[in-house]
Amino acid sequence: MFTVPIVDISSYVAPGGAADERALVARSLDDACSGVGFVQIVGHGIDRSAIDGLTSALDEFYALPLDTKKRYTRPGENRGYSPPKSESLSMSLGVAAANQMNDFYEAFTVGSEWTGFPGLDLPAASYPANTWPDAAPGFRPAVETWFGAARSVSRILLAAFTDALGLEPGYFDAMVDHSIDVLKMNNYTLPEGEIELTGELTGMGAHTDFGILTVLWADQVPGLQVLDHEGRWHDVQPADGALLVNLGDAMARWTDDRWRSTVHRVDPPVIDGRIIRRRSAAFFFDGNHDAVIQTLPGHAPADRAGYPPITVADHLQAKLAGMKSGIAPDGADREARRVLAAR
Ligand SMILES: O=C(O)CCC(=O)C(=O)O
Ligand SMILES: [Fe+2]
Repeated sequence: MFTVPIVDISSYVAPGGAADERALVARSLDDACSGVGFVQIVGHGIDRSAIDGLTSALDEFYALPLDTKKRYTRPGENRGYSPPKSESLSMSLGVAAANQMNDFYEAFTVGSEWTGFPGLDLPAASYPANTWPDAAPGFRPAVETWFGAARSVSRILLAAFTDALGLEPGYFDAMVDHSIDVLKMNNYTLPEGEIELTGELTGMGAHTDFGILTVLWADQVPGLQVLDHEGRWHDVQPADGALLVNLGDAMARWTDDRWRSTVHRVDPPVIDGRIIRRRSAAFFFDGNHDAVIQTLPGHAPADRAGYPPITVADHLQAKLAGMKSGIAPDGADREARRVLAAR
C-alpha cells in the first residue's frame, strides 16, 4: 500500500523539546525520506488563520482578469505572474511533454530578495526583488505571513533532517544563512477564454523540486501524483491540517539518493471537460546561492562516481531554464528515463 506517512514534528517546534521524542521523529523522517520521499507533517505550529489568509489571497489575485494579472509578469526571472501555458515543468527534467504543450497552471512567485541581506552584496539574478500585485491589496500581507511561517517550518525540518542523517547539529547552517527561498503559488483552472479543456493538457508536468526541501500547502482537491520506486503513479492528498513536505535535488545529491528527490506531477480532475479548480503553494528552501552541494561524508558510493559538486545557483539556473525556456538541463537522464518508463 502506498501511503505518505504522517509525522508530528511538535517536539522539534517546541524549543527544548524532549530528546527521546525528537529521536523518534528523526527516525520516522528517515523512514519517510528513504521510502516515498514525501511526508505529511502535523504539529507544525502554523495557525489556521495563516492558511485561511493564504487561500483568500490566492482567490483575490486569481479572480482578476487575465490582462490585469499579466501586468505582473517578469519574463526571464523567477518572480511575479506566470500565465497559463507559459512554463513546462517536465522540461526541467529534460522530458518534453507528449503533446509539446506547456502546463496549464498559472502561478505567482515571490522569494528572498538581495536587499534583505544588507552587506552581503548578493547577486540580484538569484535574489530578485519581488513584484506585488497592487490590484489585489490583500495579497501581499497574507502571502508575507505565509512565507514567514513556511520559512520557519523549513528551518525546523532541516534541524530534524540533520539529526535524521546522523550529522552534528548545525551541519548545514553555513549553507543556508542567506538561502534562496521561493514561494510558488499555483492555480489550476480552465484558462480564461477556454470553454473546455482540450486534448492532453497537463496541470503541471512531472518534475523533481530543485532545492533542499519543499513545504507544500495544497487543497484537498485531488490531482497531485507521486512516482514510486517501481515507476507507478499514486494520488496524494494531504490529511486535514497537514502540510506536505518533499525532498529536493540537493538532498538527493547530499545523500547519493538514499533520500530521494521524488518525481511528482499534477493533474486535477476533469469532469465534462471542466477542471475542478485546485490551488497549492510550494515553499522551496533552496540554500545559499554559493553553497556547493556535494555528497555528504559517509554517503559516497563505493563502486561508481557520485553526483559531481554543483553550486545551488548553477543547479537552479539549469532547472529554471528547462522550466521557463525549454532548454533541457544536463544530467537529469536517470529521472527522465523513469518518467518516460512510467507512461
Ligand atoms: O500543486 C501541487 O500540489 C504541487 C506543486 C508543485 O509540485 C510545485 O510547485 O513544484
Ligand atoms: Fe514540485
